Amino acid sequence: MPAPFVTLALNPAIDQTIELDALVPGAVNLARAAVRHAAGKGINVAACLADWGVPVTATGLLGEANDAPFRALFAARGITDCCVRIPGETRTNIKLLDRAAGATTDINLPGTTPAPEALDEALAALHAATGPGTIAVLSGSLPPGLPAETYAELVALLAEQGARVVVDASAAPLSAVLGAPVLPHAVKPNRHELEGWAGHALPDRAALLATARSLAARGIGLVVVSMGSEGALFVMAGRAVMVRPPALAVTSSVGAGDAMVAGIAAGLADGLPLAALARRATAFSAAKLQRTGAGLPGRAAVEAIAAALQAETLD
Ligand SMILES: Nc1ncnc2c1ncn2[C@@H]1O[C@H](COP(=O)(O)OP(=O)(O)OP(=O)(O)O)[C@@H](O)[C@H]1O
Ligand SMILES: O=P(O)(O)OC[C@@]1(O)O[C@H](CO)[C@@H](O)[C@@H]1O
Repeated sequence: MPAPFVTLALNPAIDQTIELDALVPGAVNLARAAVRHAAGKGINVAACLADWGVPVTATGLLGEANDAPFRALFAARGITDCCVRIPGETRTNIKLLDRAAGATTDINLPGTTPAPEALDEALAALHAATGPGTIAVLSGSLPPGLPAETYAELVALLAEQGARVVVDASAAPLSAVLGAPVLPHAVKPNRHELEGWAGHALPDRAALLATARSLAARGIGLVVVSMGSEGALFVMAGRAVMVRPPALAVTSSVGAGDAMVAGIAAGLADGLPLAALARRATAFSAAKLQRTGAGLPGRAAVEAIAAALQAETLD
């Protein structure tokens, strides 16, 4: 039975967030606190969609030795768990939260190369959960050993099944997706990922917008360029808007982009016009900023944030 929303996490992570008064490289840093969360981009997107109140199926790969936090997350949020277990542990990524600087330093491990049979099983689960009308989200890095074309090939297969595919990738997998004959329905690079693809700096909004428009002109239905605290540009059907985030206290910016991807998926499913979709996606990310770990406060709180946002038309 196809799912309305399906996420793929081929390289998920347990995020260990370590809170410091101030990070001093090369010194002994005393931590204030540490928390661990089931995470990784695909898992974070699934958690946000579940908190929004839509049925979501999580697919991908999880190390069987430390899958307890993932099982707990899936059970707590009502996420359908179709992830394949592989021998060993899911990687742990370290997030150093520097309170003085208000910044996070990420130390991401490479992850585990899956056996070909496990990867086949995970992709079979993805295809089984997909059908006409499914929104399929492919996000995050690929584990070592997987070809850069993995997402590009999946986009074509999932589109053939009638899904609308949303991709949040970087570096070679993003370039492969953007250069493939079958393009995704939506992409959400951040400005650095877009610069990496373009091969040169995109120093201002005009340059980012021109590049986003060039991607949309190739046939990508929705191109979103996220710019951290500056907000995001949204380009769809020849039109463009920008939404700046609201002034809210930031607890952790880790996963803000994943929340935005979840908001994009939810907006596409509801057929929202550009400005409303952009406000919803930004509200998802703003709501996420107020908590550590994946997820949202709930639909009413997110809708209240969205209602207060402005979408600036850039046409
Ligand atoms: N410090 C911040 N203050 C306000 N809003 C923010 C901040 N960081 C992110 N956001 C919001 O979240 C959106 C996505 O953030 P960002 O561009 O950092 O995505 P990302 O690089 O994909 O993030 P990640 O990989 O950590 O999930 C932004 O467009 C903005 O609306
Ligand atoms: O290795 P990737 O997939 O690029 O990034 C992994 C990661 O940094 O992304 C999420 C935030 O977006 C975190 O939960 C996770 O640790």
